[in-house]
Amino acid sequence: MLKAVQKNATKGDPQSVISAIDHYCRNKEWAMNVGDDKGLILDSVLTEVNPSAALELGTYCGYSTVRIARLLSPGSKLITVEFNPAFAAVARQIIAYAGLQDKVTLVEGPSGDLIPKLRERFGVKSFDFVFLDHWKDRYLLDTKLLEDCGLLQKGTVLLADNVICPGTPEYLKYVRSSPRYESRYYKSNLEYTKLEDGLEKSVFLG
Ligand SMILES: O=C(NC/C=C/[C@H]1O[C@@H](n2ccc(=O)cc2)[C@H](O)[C@@H]1O)c1cc([N+](=O)[O-])cc(O)c1O
Ligand SMILES: [Mg+2]
Repeated sequence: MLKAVQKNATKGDPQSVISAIDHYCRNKEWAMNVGDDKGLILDSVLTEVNPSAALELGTYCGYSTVRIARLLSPGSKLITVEFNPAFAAVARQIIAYAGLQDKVTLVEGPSGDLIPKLRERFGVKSFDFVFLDHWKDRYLLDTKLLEDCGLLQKGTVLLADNVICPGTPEYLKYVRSSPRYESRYYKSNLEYTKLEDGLEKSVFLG
């Protein structure tokens, strides 16, 4: 994937990095990026929220990191959490190739350990936007952790990938039944396939 970016994308041009990855994953080797179909929904929710402090759980190779960071207003920041050092190393290079390294802080480690440290380490008061795309059995745990750490504020938008495929049933049940969230489903398809998948957008009501 990284080679495809270096070969086919233009340095400093995030859109060309996104297109190079999508082309590679559609034609050469599938990979678990949010992809271009769900990516358009991510773009529109992001543009609507226009966050100054954004969090991504699950960097993987940095595809959605680039999609998010390219739409941030000047001075806004994205913190992205990655557990696997090999993925983090690739993501750093892809983020840098897109020229977005100044907007992105990639933190390596398990989300459960890092979330409670984000305030003291990065001076984050709270997040306006959270993109959940890491281990599906961590979505609910980490959402509750973000609540408990006071990192969500009234109006914070959580956007969760893969709520249908592979699926995050407990998370969905929670955000759809809790009085603290206003939740809605954006139907789409699993990246680079015709299978159904979708994004769940949940607004924290405080
Ligand atoms: O399993 C999926 N995603 C798991 C992602 C996990 C990523 O999150 C990181 N992480 C970061 C911090 C942690 O604490 C834990 C993991 C892991 O190191 C990995 O980089 C998935 C699967 C399919 N699929 O079709 O099968 C489609 C998708 O869109 C998916 O997202
Ligand atoms: Mg995903």
